[in-house]
Amino acid sequence: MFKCLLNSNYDSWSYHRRILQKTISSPQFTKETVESTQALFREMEGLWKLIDNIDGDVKKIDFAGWLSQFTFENTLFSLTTLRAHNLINYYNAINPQNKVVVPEGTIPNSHSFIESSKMIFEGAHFFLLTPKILRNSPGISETRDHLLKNKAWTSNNLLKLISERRTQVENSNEKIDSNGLLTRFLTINTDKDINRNIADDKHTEKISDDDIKATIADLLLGGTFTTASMLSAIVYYLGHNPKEQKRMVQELDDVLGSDRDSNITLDQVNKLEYTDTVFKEATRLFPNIPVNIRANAEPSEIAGYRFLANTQFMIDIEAIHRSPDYWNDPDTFNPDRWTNNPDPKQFNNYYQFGGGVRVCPGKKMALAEVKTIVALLYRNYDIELVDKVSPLNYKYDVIKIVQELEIKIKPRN
Ligand code: HEM
Repeated sequence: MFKCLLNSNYDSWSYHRRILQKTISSPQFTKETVESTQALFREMEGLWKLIDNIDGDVKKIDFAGWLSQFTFENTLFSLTTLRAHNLINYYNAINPQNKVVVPEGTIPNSHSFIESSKMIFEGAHFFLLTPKILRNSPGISETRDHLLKNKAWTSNNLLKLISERRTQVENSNEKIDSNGLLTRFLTINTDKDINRNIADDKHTEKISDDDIKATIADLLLGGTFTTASMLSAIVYYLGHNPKEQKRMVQELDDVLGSDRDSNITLDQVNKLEYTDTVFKEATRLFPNIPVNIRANAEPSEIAGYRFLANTQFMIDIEAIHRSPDYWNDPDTFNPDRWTNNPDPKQFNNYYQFGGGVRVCPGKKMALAEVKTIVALLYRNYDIELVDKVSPLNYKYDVIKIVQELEIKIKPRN
């Protein structure tokens, strides 16, 4: 979309990918994600407490709406150490009578960032599926221009943010010591390099603002709505499967202990085995990137058909996840299928995070974030779906973004 990681230039991709491997895929980053997620979750709970819509402690919230603000804020903070305070902006938008003051230091236009990011997926869908000749035709060219203008807006705002941080870094006389990815990128191959062998020997230049922007944009887009929609899918399937929900809550109590205010550690998160199978099962049924694309470097023969080199293949992940060839009773939500005598075929046929060299670099971060949120949510609240009949409400533009999921939350006794 911004052509840095999500591109087909091997040299540029592998260079940036290597850097990500040593940063966002590292154990340190995963540990920090558990910590930042908890801090932000407590901020979100503080805002939930202010909502007064049902009865005392019982609140009705649009989980999908809150969580896309949350994952945007959390990803932005992990990448840049900047705060968008999107949760407060969101609260203020839905509670105009009882607004909360937005703290100073918030990045400008932060509330528009998330809407604009969502529209970038619409743009990707549009440019992927609309032939050029149609894009230029009257009636459709307005949509094209609107989408391009939106992308330019995000691009310019990110560039501004990067150039401001670059000036700070270059003018600073103090030792720079930040794990934020943006600062790391800015110091690569400079005399202030804080990265210790993170770049390779081939690339000796500083990374340009444009390249940093492309990577940050890919990560921000890759990390926000995917993670939020995964969380909505988990809450939706648990809401429809109370027995499994009860079993998961029991595991949370066993692993996390009885103190509902205690901090959760990465170690504890890693011990949540049943919870992990719940995630796998919810995302098997609702893979929010339902189609992946690959091309063959050489001519190939597949299933008796011959294909020229550079043919694009669309992999229908959703069909694979629900195929009776690989899964028993594929449409049933059954977390136990992952642990009770699992059919070995199923492990090669689960693609929530893709696979091979291009497997999602944010997988560990996403799982740490999702597990921490689910643990805090179900440890501390009774959760109920408001509408137990309708299917999950999503929009599909390259990825499936859950639009709304109303739930009732009540602090647990
Ligand atoms: C539940 C959350 C997530 C899901 C379901 C998801 C899923 C995926 C999938 C299916 C791919 C394609 C992999 C392939 O082609 O084999 C991908 C790639 C990618 N993801 Fe994620 N992802 C998630 C979270 C994240 C997060 C948190 C980040 C970063 C902060 C991220 C950044 C990326 C990037 C940059 C790529 C492109 C990698 C490349 O082409 O080398 N994702 N993701």
